[in-house]
Amino acid sequence: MPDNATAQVIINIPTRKIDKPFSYVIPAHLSAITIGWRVLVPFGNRRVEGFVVGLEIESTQGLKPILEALDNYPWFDNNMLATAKWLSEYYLCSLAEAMRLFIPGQSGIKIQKSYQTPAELDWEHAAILLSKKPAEYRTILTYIYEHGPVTLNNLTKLSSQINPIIKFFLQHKLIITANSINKRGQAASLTVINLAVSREVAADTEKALPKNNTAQRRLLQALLHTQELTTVELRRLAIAPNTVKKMADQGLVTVRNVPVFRNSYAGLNRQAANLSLTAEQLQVLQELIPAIRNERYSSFLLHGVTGSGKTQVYIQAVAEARRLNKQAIVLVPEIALTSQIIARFQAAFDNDIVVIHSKLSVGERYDAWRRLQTGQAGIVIGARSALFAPVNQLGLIIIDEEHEFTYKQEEAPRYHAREVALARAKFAAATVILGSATPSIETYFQALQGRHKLLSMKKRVDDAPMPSVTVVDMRQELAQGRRSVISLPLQDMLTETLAKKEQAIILLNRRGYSTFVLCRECGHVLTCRHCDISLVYHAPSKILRCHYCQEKQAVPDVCPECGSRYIKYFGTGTQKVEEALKGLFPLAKIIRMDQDTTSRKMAHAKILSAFAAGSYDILLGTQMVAKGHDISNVTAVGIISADTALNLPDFRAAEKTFALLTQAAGRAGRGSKTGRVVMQTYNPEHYAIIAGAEHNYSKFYQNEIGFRQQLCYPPYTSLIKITVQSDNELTVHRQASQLAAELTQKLSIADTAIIGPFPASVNKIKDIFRVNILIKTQNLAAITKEIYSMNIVSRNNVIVDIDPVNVL
Ligand SMILES: Nc1ncnc2c1ncn2[C@@H]1O[C@H](COP(=O)(O)OP(=O)(O)OP(=O)(O)O)[C@@H](O)[C@H]1O
Ligand SMILES: [Zn+2]
Ligand SMILES: [Zn+2]
Repeated sequence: MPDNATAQVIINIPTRKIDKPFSYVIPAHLSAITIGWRVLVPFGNRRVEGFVVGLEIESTQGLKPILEALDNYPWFDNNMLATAKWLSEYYLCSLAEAMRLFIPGQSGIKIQKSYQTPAELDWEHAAILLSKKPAEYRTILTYIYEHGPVTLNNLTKLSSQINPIIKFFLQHKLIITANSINKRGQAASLTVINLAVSREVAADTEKALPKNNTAQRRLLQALLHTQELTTVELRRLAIAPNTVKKMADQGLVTVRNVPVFRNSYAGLNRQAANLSLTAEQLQVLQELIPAIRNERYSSFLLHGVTGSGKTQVYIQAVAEARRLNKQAIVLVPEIALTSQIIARFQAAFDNDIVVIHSKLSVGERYDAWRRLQTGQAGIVIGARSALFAPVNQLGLIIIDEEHEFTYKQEEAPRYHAREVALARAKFAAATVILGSATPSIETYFQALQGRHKLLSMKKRVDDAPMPSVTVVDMRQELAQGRRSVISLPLQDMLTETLAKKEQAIILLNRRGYSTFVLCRECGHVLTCRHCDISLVYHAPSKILRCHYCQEKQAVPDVCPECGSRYIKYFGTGTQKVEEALKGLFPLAKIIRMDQDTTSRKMAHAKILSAFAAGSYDILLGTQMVAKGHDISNVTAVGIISADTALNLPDFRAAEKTFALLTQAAGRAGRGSKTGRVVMQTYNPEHYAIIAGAEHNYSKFYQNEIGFRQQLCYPPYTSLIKITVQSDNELTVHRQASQLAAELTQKLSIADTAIIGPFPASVNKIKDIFRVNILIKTQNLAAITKEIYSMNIVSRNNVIVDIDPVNVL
């Protein structure tokens, strides 16, 4: 057999086991196929989607042909392919898992169960069987014969009692099941009908029609009145598709499918965009613009205090990329909380933007990505998944609030958007801007080392002062006999704010609540005798436990430090705070934003815009009230429990606390009026609280980086978290110990430590027990290579998480 063109195809099945490409013959009619195409191939006895990653001329002996191309252009360009490959190697996932991130809905096809009549159907026999059944049976069988294969979904529309009918047909072999393959995320299209003949011919034909042919007459008359008809109008005129088909066959009309693009964000409000830039904004742009023009890889950390006008810098940078005909990806932490930034971009760029969010249907997502791919749009804005948009002219990636942990995907593949963005930008020779008022310790460290160029904006727009912060020691509040969750200084501030008709935001920092036990009298937190880390409260067993050494302890009745009875303090919910606020301020209009009130679509945006419009006086909520909003009448921010997260057994506890306090405080006084903040805490002397109250990032950084160095935590080392899972508690511990021993033996690489196994902080989820092993290393590349060769990743009960953000 002669050599022929073949394609190397990665099969889109999210397994960790098949990780090599398979060769398929490229049939003559699909000779256009090149690297990057999505195709349909036979695999075992199935037909599946695949991605072409290589081409060769080789012997085609024993090879099967590609069945179909799923598009008529390559989906992946070179930098997308290189990024997928990098991602699979860095995060130890299969290439298929990495590549499917770039496909709307993870796969371009959907296999549906459907029904058809068998080729050898005996109609006479069928007629006898059906004679005893209602007429409906015959109609439906005929329908399946004419339209098959049809899905159950389609048939449900024909009868309300479809299930027994299908069962009967199957039983008597009148129909068989078949799998039909649907291409997903096709551009939505509209059928448009035009005359194919001159108006005179059409008019003559209409007159010559037999009297009873009213449907054809209606169609011709309608077309003589207007240029074209769509499916919607046909339905209104009660003209069946069959009628149209007959007339098309006679050459009287043409039928075309025209794609329509769906845009579910079209209704959002616009805001004016033309501002003259501040001195600091100009300075920063003088660095960014040459880099963007340069069309070489470069990365920046834009460290700008809250309210310094970072969004405007992003907009100008994107505008520059667009002037150069380059495309831009803009990542935001959570789309629901960022309608303001989207509105600002839309005001500046209008239809040049597509917005990606999790509520988009696969079809809408496909349209959005097609608009980018075809160059109809130049900017994509969205949460981390927007990073995988098919922009072929990538010039700029912006990550707003780069410190946010939502940029880490907590399911396979467990990538961090910041790292992937840097990799993709390198492959595409593009510029990256990481922006934040509270950069992550890792990023700031890298910037100081020169891996990113550090740009700072130290002042708010219009020189507005940073808000003044009062730290309230809640132990003293209790000593003075006040047991309310609202301290006196907070109450006073709210009274004054409401009197001036200004607005307040109250943040209840719930992270870490109910996990540790705190004495309300002296602030003492119960810690492990051996490990100096807070004991974790396990609600079901009502027991305290150390996550590092397994020590168990009952909750004491009195504080071991001061003897107080106020020891069992597991935190407060937003509802309780709301009641307290209502008691103090019965006339104030309060709106609560938390998990309970925001489960509906766009509920966040609705609550925020109602608050921004002044319909409420106080916005109360969890973390989500602290982020990104820019509301000029907000002059007061209260933080109910500034320090709860400090007690989590997580080396990033201080970083998370500092970022939250700074971001929350940053919501106050962004307009012309000065802002004030009250922070309630049991730890007023902690450096995260002190630096947070002073808006002093570098003070916090200096403290924190020293601690990281001392304990060998990132950025001085890299972490790998290996989780072993089992539904059996004994098995999981045994397997984890075995794995830890195996790792200790194999990973004899310098500067690497293996910690654990220890039970995960939520050690049982849905009846699956989880035990963690943590690897600390200064040699990540070598260690991942070793782990890969040990075949740990392909074990079903093991999860490997590179650079985990959650180490608990
Ligand atoms: N050059 C300018 N002139 C006037 N107003 C500006 C200018 N630049 C930005 N602003 C306004 O200043 C406010 C704060 O800007 P922006 O929201 O971009 O801040 P930010 O740096 O992103 O803050 P945060 O980190 O808190 O989200 C906004 O209302 C914005 O419209
Ligand atoms: Zn311990
Ligand atoms: Zn105490």
